[in-house]
Amino acid sequence: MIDGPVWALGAMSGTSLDGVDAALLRTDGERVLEFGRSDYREYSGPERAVLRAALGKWPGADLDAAARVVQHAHEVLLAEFPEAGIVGFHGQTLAHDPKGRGTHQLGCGAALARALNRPVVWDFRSADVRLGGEGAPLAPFYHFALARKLGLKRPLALLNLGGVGNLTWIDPAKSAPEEDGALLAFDTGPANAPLDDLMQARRGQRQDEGGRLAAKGTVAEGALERLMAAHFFDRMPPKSLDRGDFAFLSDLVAELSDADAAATLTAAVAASVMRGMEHCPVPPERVLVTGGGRHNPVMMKMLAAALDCPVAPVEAAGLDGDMLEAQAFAFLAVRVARGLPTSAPGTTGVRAAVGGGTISRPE
Ligand SMILES: Nc1ncnc2c1ncn2[C@@H]1O[C@H](COP(=O)(O)OP(=O)(O)OP(=O)(O)O)[C@@H](O)[C@H]1O
Ligand SMILES: CC(=O)N[C@H]1[C@@H]2OC[C@@H](O2)[C@@H](O)[C@@H]1O[C@H](C)C(=O)O
Repeated sequence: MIDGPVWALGAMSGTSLDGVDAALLRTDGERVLEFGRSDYREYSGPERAVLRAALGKWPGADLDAAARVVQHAHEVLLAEFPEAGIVGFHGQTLAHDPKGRGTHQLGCGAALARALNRPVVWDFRSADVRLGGEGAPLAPFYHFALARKLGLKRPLALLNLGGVGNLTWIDPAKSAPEEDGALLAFDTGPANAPLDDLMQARRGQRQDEGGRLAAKGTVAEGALERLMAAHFFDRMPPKSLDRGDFAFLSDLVAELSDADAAATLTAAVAASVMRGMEHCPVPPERVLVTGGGRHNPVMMKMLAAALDCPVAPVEAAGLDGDMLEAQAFAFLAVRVARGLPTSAPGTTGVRAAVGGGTISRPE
């Protein structure tokens, strides 16, 4: 179906429930050839409330309203990109339990293919889970291609601070992402989701803008220690998380002032990443940070203090940290169309490298 470079369009609706990112990428599924334009459609307050209410639900539940929100937001946004030859549609993760009920991304690729009149690749995670993998994170194969594009030679780490945190350790000296030792990836722990939930519950705000509330608070070391005692941090990677897995954090900070609670939840992000770094095969030369957390200077400062290698936003390497995940699903769509793997034992713990994703054509 695809035998050379194409303009692929990737779309991501992340665990923060802030909106949908869409980005064009010219790629053959192995190399990143050119970055294209991108756009973002924010969910309105009522749309976000519908999605929040659907979190944790599995197929079979009444998800009609949430499905309409996801489908409509994608149709409107992606219609702006008629030049896309193929679309990678992640959908909205509602629930993730890879060792139990599976993984659930809301959104119908077949309907989107008809609406956009072009092929859509979707349901990226199920095949990996069926083969014993975590089904996440999936961006690491793209991270590998980025490291190669940047001409990097020594191991580095890419850290995504979205609702949940995930880290990819990359050895760009390897020749392919599925090669043994090329990648090690895993979710690090909570990132912005508990902090967003706190801001919503206590202040009616979506996020701790610029880390301003956390900057006024003091980290409650006792609460932080109790969090870091969670079994998750001792598990060997690959490992992944559901957005709700760290919901108990709200109880841990319940007695704290708003500012101290925000400071503690922000420190929890840095502490989780620090623990995760212990799993890297060799220390990375630097950590490049993508995702919304890099816009929070308090979080970035705590991270830099916690890690003993340089930490910088991915923009330091000429990348776009707001669109990197959307680009990843453009890249993965082309890999699926070419029959190439999208995950490997080092990235999801899957038994063998596997290509996930279903292709739906418009007809
Ligand atoms: N200016 C800012 N100040 C503070 N925090 C910010 C700022 N901008 C973004 N964030 C945080 O980043 C979050 C969004 O990050 P991002 O878009 O990477 O998440 P996502 O893609 O939805 O999540 P995931 O990667 O887990 O799927 C917001 O919910 C907020 O917590
Ligand atoms: C199940 C699921 O949607 N997981 C997301 C989530 O958000 C961040 C982290 O947890 C990561 O594991 C993953 O997303 C990114 C895009 C990934 O698959 O690489």
